[in-house]
Amino acid sequence: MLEPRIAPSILTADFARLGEQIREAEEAGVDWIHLDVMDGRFVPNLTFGPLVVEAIRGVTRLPLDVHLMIAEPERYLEDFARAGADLITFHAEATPHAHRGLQRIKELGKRAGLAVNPGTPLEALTHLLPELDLALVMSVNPGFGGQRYIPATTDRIKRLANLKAHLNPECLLEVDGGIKPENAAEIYRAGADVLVVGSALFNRQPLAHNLERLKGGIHAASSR
Ligand SMILES: O=C(CO)[C@H](O)[C@H](O)COP(=O)(O)O
Repeated sequence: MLEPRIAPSILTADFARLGEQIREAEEAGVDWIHLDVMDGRFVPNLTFGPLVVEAIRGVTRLPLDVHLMIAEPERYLEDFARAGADLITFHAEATPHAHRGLQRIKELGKRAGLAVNPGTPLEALTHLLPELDLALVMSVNPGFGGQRYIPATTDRIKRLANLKAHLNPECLLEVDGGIKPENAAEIYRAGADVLVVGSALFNRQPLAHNLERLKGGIHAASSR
């Protein structure tokens, strides 16, 4: 049976022992590490920049999935590429030059992603599907971990999965926000290829136990 890739978001990790937490995730068998970069302008929160991405690059071989929640993302693409990102995703709402940004990421030798917020029509990215390695559908309003999944997202995932099957089947559909063992199967069956999971993986329980629960939730439902 096909399985979604699991990309833990470090937003709710213990930053005082970040390297240890990332190694724990790698040993538990996650697929990617998802890095939430926030600038206090595009979203009402601040996290970290290329220096921290570079430090994380030094502790894991897993693909680094860098999610830029920043204004004017095109100014920083080179910095994140140099820091060791494998995939770089920015928001369609954050720039009038999305196509140029995607081309630049590819020139830098990285996989290119475009994200949309819950309130943004999918059309903000569907015309660019042929250019994308990854399409990210936010299932919470970006800025904070630990929020509730917005139910209308499931229909958006289905519509986007259908479109990408025709326009660019290689493009991965990633969903980010509020994913738990209880709703992971619904989101996967709607068409998600990559699940970004923060607080359901990085919490007080051991990550391996949380990952097992998440996968249990997916397997309990019938395959897609
Ligand atoms: O991008 C994000 C918020 O902007 C986080 O990646 C996302 O919210 C994951 O955390 P959780 O699983 O706790 O919702």
